[in-house]
Amino acid sequence: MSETLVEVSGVSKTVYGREILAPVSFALSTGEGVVLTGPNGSGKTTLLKILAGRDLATEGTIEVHDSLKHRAGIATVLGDPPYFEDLTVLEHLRFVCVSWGESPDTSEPERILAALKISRIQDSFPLELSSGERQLVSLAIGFIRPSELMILDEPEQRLDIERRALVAELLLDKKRNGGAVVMATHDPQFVEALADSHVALGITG
Ligand SMILES: Nc1ncnc2c1ncn2[C@@H]1O[C@H](COP(=O)(O)OP(=O)(O)OP(=O)(O)O)[C@@H](O)[C@H]1O
Repeated sequence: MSETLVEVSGVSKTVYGREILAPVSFALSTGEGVVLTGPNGSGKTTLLKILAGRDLATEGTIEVHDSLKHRAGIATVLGDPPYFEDLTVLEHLRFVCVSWGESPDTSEPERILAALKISRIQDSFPLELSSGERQLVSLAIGFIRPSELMILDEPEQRLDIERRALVAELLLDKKRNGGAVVMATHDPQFVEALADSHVALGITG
């Protein structure tokens, strides 16, 4: 049975008198995807940061299920994560796995790299990768840790068509396994594939 994870009610943000996020409301349950769309500057990233606890709303409330109250339940892919200069892609993924309690011998890093078809870069350093490859590594880092809710900002950025389909498939898997997804995107295929609810933001100010 699905449970409500997040309830967003009338959340908005105003900075220096300018409304950068118009009031928005939606609810999200386990196994569901909410997809945010809207023109550049309509507040998608702002809303995702508020949901992730990285920014504050000016008005409105967000109720979250107890399982999300300690942040451990929430994985975010909001731009590049910080990278260690001297750790390879595989070492980053192992580091994240072990930090979340996996055995150091886990084969999860290899599995996620294969799922995204980037096994060949496992021994490269993230800061030396192409921008699309680095986007795939930041997605891999988001997918590899346990989470009940994934928050993603334009996961399609800089990805080729084949990789977009692989990412969509991993997100669908996440939902099939009871996880929830909130994502901003400009890609209609992601909306089609993943949205149980579609929230279209607009510019008012
Ligand atoms: N800290 C801030 N201070 C002032 N203005 C901000 C701040 N953060 C964001 N903005 C402004 O808020 C508006 C919404 O930004 P946001 O990044 O949320 O849009 P977006 O919908 O994600 O856009 P895009 O599709 O281009 O990624 C923009 O006009 C931006 O300049």
